[in-house]
Amino acid sequence: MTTVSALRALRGLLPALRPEWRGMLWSYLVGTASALALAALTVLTAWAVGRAVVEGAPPGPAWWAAVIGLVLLRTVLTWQEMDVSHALAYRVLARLRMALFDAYARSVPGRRREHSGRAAAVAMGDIEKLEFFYAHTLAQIGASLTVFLAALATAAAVLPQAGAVMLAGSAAVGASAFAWARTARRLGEQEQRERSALSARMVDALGALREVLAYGLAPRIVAETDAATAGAVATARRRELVAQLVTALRELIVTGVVIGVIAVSASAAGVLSGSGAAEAGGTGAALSPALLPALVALAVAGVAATTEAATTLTQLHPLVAGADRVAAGIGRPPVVSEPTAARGLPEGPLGLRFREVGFAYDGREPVLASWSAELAPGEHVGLAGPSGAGKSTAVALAARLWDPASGAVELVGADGRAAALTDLADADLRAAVALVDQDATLFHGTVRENLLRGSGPRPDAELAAVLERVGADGWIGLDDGLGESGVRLSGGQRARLCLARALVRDPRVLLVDEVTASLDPATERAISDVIAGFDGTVLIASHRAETLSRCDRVIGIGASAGRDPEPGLL
Ligand SMILES: Nc1ncnc2c1ncn2[C@@H]1O[C@H](COP(=O)(O)OP(=O)(O)OP(=O)(O)O)[C@@H](O)[C@H]1O
Repeated sequence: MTTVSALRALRGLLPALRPEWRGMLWSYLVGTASALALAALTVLTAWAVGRAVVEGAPPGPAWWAAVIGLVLLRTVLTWQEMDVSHALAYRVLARLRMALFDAYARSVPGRRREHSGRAAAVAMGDIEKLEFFYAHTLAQIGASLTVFLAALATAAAVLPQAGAVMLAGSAAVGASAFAWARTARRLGEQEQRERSALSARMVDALGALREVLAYGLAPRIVAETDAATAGAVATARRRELVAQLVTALRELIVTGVVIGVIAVSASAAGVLSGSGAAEAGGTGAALSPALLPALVALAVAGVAATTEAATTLTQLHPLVAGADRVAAGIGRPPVVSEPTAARGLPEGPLGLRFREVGFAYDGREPVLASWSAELAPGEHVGLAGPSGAGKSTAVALAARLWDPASGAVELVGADGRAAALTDLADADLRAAVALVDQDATLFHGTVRENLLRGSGPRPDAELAAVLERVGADGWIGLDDGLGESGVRLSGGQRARLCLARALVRDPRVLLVDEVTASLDPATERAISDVIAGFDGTVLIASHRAETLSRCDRVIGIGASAGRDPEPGLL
């Protein structure tokens, strides 16, 4: 059953939202109280009308007090409901985003840089729709079902036949949630696919804007986008049509329930047989005619609540694909996991040791087989080897982006005490070891925001000193914006800022991967100077002779492992 699978897919995300259960419960309670207040108002009004018409008795002060009280209560509850559900919506959105981001970052695609802006755009779109479900509809379905049960119990107590009609009508309304479910789901998935393709097309076009302009591709891209938009709109209209059909079917059922309740209550009150209330009272009729409008109002309130719940359930179908995608994203297994009982790190300078390390990217030939190397605390060591030898892999292992399949990577204190990276708390490891990657990315935002990423608050004077240390103070200031991924900067400028970002953290071990690879000799020299001046342990992977010549020692990896690097290699 597709509704069941829809609920299963959406239930799969609940663990990520567990911290929000109080908010969800509160939202359900406020929503239920508000819906019950409205149902009570409707029934009380209908009861007063029935009594006035049939018995000629106007409502008394208690009725007025109850009605005014309910109106005030309903006003406050409606406002509260909006407030609670909006606050919940923001938190749910943030939690799902965080869970997905975290899972991406910790899983294999994140380590391989395989996740694209496209996948992220689809996932974020999915999450926004799902947030609506958890924050605005889950509690509402619960509230509707509670109102239905309360109305059913009251109606059945007053007149069991009316309760039976309500129950049958609600069952039919509930069943309507399954009508055309498969079609709705298929159309929902198709619409999502078309919209994703559309946004991917836009992202691609904007990403390759220089090529688009240089090759005069703009008119073609606009025409293709137009056609794709028209396709997505047509699918959305078909999906909407199915939803409208189901709604019409439900309204038909509600009308049937109203007619049924009127029929059974009129018959019970003796109205159909022509005996009035006054006579009815004395002839043993099951129901006073004065109660008839109240009973019909009760039935309508109950069935309307089920209708609302069923409508919401119908709206779930197009969400299933998104829920499945997000659940699959959040459920990705992490590449490295934190130890249950973390070890502390030795104080002071730290060395780095690769102890018989073996590593292979999944299902591939081993990159490292029983490879050992050791950097003494404070030593600056170059890592050389031919392209593909595993230099970046070794650096990534030292940053614990991956774990070795065999052997260990350890941080070693000056007293010789060693701690394997796998035994350390992530925060301790990140505080001690900083990585400047081959194609390190700067974030959108100011220089200050970039420098402070990953470190606690630092005074501006300290940040300015680091900028000066990397030779960036002459051309950029802390308040300057970097643009998306630092696109406004040259390779050398970006390398300096990435290095500055690592230095601000005051690490004890600095890992540098090919950061000078594409720089001119003068900039390479300047960057190498900064690294040479770093007071701590350095492991720097590079092909460049100038960069390696500044190290205390150069070790080989791959074909050159165990030997001094050949001059030609450098
Ligand atoms: N994420 C990955 N998934 C699968 N294979 C990978 C991945 N990263 C690297 N490899 C493979 O592992 C081997 C070692 O790559 P690595 O990048 O560590 O070499 P390298 O010595 O740094 O090379 P270069 O000097 O060209 O940067 C190569 O064969 C490469 O194709």
